[in-house]
Amino acid sequence: MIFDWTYFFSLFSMRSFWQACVTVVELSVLSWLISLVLGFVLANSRQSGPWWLRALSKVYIWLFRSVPLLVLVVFIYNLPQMLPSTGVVLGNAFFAGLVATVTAETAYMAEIHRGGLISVDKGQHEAGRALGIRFLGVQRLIVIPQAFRIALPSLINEFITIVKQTSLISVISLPELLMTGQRLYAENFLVMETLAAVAVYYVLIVSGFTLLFQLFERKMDVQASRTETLDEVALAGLRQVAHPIPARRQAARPGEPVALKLTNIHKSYGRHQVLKGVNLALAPGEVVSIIGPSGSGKTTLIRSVNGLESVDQGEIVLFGEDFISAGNPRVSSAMQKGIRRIGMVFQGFNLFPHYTLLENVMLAPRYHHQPPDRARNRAQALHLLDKVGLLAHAGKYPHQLSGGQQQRVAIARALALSPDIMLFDEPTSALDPELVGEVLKVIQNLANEGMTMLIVTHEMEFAMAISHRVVFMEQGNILADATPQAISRPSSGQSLSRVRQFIGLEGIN
Ligand SMILES: Nc1ncnc2c1ncn2[C@@H]1O[C@H](COP(=O)(O)OP(=O)(O)OP(=O)(O)O)[C@@H](O)[C@H]1O
Repeated sequence: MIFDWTYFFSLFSMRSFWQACVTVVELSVLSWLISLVLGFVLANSRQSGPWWLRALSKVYIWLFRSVPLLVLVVFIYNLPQMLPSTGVVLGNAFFAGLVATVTAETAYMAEIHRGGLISVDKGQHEAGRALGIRFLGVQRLIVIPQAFRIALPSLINEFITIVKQTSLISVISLPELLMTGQRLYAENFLVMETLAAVAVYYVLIVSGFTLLFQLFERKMDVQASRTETLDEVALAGLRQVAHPIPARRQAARPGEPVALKLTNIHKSYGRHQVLKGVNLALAPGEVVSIIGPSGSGKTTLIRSVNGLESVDQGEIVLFGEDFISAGNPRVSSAMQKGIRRIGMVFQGFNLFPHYTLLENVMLAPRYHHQPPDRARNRAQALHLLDKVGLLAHAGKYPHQLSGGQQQRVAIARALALSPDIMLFDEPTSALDPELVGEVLKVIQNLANEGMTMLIVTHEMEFAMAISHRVVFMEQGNILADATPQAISRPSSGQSLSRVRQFIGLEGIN
């Protein structure tokens, strides 16, 4: 059999084939975009909806991933026989094909999106919540952009699958590429040449879109960012724009000397009682460090102070105002207001990897409209970055920094809402020893400025040097709460003797 090259090449100047190409592209792009959005809604319903919505979403995904597309296409095209009113739309082969493809693809896309959503680290959600950003804000500004970036290669792959699947719509006589070819070779019997041309058209469409998507992916890839450190001239320019945040409001109410008061805090994980009635109070401007053996409940305690952990019993009062109370709604308005007065720094930094350092610092003020204008927000963020010694890196992304630098940005980010209290949860534990000092220096500067701070730390020397009081926790209880001077005194009592042993100031008998 001879391959008729002349006929083969003539097929690339045939109008009906180019029209079929347009049909394939239209159908694919529309199907992809619609199922991208619907799939996302479905993934969210499956992840965080009420139980009945989660169950429905699961059934949808299970059902439409099981039914072959060809069956679905024929079924939907014939639906007007049962439901005549649907004939207005489904009587048209293009729309019937679109509905069938979207119905099936939504199920696949939902699972791809779900994969992206669950890949976003829990710390990202927590960092958003600690900045007082509500659920939808966290999703919109923090989770979805990252989940989309993670899911993008699979979503693009799905587009290619859709392009090829459009050939199945030929079964309901849509004049797409395969149908156009079939009609031709039914007349001239040049099957191989015609199908080869059909294949080339598909390859052209897929290649064109692959190129487009590659450019898009490159644009989205912050990991490829090569932003340079700014030189002195650029820094001087930025310093002229930078502006300090106005002095903090009067923290304590008149006659209310306590900045933070924890009363009888209990917390259990299942049957494991982690906090067993903790009482603790901080005066404005006071620096209190929490130390103690691993598993004693330090992190749980500090996380419950800004609502990242719920408490089973007890209450927390902030500057004389009700803040957290066991049994209250998980995010009450009093709690939401209080969270904005507290800055939190995490052990694992939890910077937002898809934003530059400047954007990381600007995010919470932008969300809360505090300050209301962008220029002022930027000026204040620049000032904060300068304060932690990172102005020269303002345009970089977190992955371009060392751990110590990332933690300093996290401190600047926590300061952006001008908090009255700062919480530090083991801020140096994830750092190499040579990077610890630079972070401790920033915390020391904050202490010198009179910031009220509660610090969970394993840096004993630092805790003793910086703190007004050191709290020692063991097995969910506060065993000692004393000044560093009292702890250092060798003649201190039995509980302080235990602290001295823990710190290494006293030998263990
Ligand atoms: N989400 C959780 N689910 C179940 N148990 C938990 C959870 N978080 C903490 N725990 C348990 O609570 C106890 C106290 O943990 P926590 O992290 O508060 O201790 P820690 O004193 O901060 O310890 P470390 O110094 O090692 O960080 C531990 O036994 C831990 O296993």
